[in-house]
Amino acid sequence: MTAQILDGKATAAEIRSNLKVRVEALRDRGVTVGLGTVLVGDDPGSRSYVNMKHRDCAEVGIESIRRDLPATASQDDVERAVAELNADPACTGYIVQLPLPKGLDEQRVLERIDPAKDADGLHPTNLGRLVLMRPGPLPCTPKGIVELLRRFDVPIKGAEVAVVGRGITVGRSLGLLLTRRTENATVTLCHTATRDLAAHTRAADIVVAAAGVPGLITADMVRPGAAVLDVGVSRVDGKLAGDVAADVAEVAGWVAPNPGGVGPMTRAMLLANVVEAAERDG
Ligand SMILES: Nc1nc2c(c(=O)[nH]1)N[C@@H](CN(C=O)c1ccc(C(=O)N[C@@H](CCC(=O)O)C(=O)O)cc1)CN2
Repeated sequence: MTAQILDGKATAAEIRSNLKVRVEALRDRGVTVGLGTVLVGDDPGSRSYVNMKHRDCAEVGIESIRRDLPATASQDDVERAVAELNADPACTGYIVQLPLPKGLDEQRVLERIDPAKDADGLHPTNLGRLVLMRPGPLPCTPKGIVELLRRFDVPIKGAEVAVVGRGITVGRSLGLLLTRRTENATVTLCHTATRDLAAHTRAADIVVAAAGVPGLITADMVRPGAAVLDVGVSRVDGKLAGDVAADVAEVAGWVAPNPGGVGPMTRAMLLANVVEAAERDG
């Protein structure tokens, strides 16, 4: 068996072309959509993700607002940039690129974001809405994963899902999203203290690997026909490496590769969150 590829790159391109039409319609109504980013430091990965987010904005007709701060920026400097974007009427929504450099209190920064401008859905108010199954902006990677599964007709309702990794941007939020009544999956959230990871992944219809451990999920850990989504990002000898070993594609029914799977969907969902905010408030 060779897995069907969950092509996030092509799917994200389709989503962007649809968003472009919605941005034009907003402009016709006199509403300009603007996405802000706060980038702190010189991590090449973070810089490249932020650059890609602004390139996507240009393609879709969303205005870009950048606040790039040096690695020496203090907590006050970062919170000041956040306060400026909260107050900027040209900014419909914005994100603080994570992780922040060591020494900065990430949670305190996220709490300073105006929840109405929180394009990442990571403010405690918006995470609370997710917990309560109330409407609100959703974290971009989990939202992108669900969208990708839906568009490729991977059954979600009633599915057993093993999510590997409990970080807030992916694993924990995805567990909350997939267990809403609109998705109705059963989720096992696996983490570094999980006793028998393979037992959980083998029992799953969908495996989402977001641990950041290169090659963690091997073919023998996957039930034949399951969907496997690689969200892990590590660097091995300067090259990007995912959490899923190459031979998984011989066993799985669907594979979201890395790169080319969930990453582009994360970016597309960020644009979608900003456009939805403009449509709601504009
Ligand atoms: N504020 C946030 N910070 C981070 C998030 C997030 O959702 N919000 N997620 C990740 C990084 N991330 C978004 O910022 C992200 C990851 C991957 C991609 C992407 O398009 N990847 C491409 C490959 C790119 C490459 O070649 O380097 C792919 O997978 O094909 C975009 C965004 C952590 N931080």
